[in-house]
Amino acid sequence: MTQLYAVRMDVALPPDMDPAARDDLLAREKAYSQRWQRSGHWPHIWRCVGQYANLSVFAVDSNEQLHQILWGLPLFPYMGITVTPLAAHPSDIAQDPAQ
Ligand SMILES: O=C(O)CC1=CCC(=O)O1
Repeated sequence: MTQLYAVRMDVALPPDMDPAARDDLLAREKAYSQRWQRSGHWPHIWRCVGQYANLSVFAVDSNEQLHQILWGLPLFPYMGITVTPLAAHPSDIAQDPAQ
């Protein structure tokens, strides 16, 4: 069964990182992220306004799959990651047959 997670990623790159290494890292991050988005396992990614952070939604089969996706992020060593498992809300009209 698919499980949904909200994941917040806060990026902190070293200010003295070599610009070419930084560009390469960010290009690899984008390609990796877009591969998972195309697979359907990373259906949302939003920028947190005014912050070098994103809020994403993952749709995965297990904790282990989410862990592997996050662990494989090229930016993983430079991010703080907060994972929140999601459950259906009883007031969600999309889940309420009376609406
Ligand atoms: O929020 C960011 O810029 C970090 C990131 C995660 C996936 C991606 O493409 O960028």
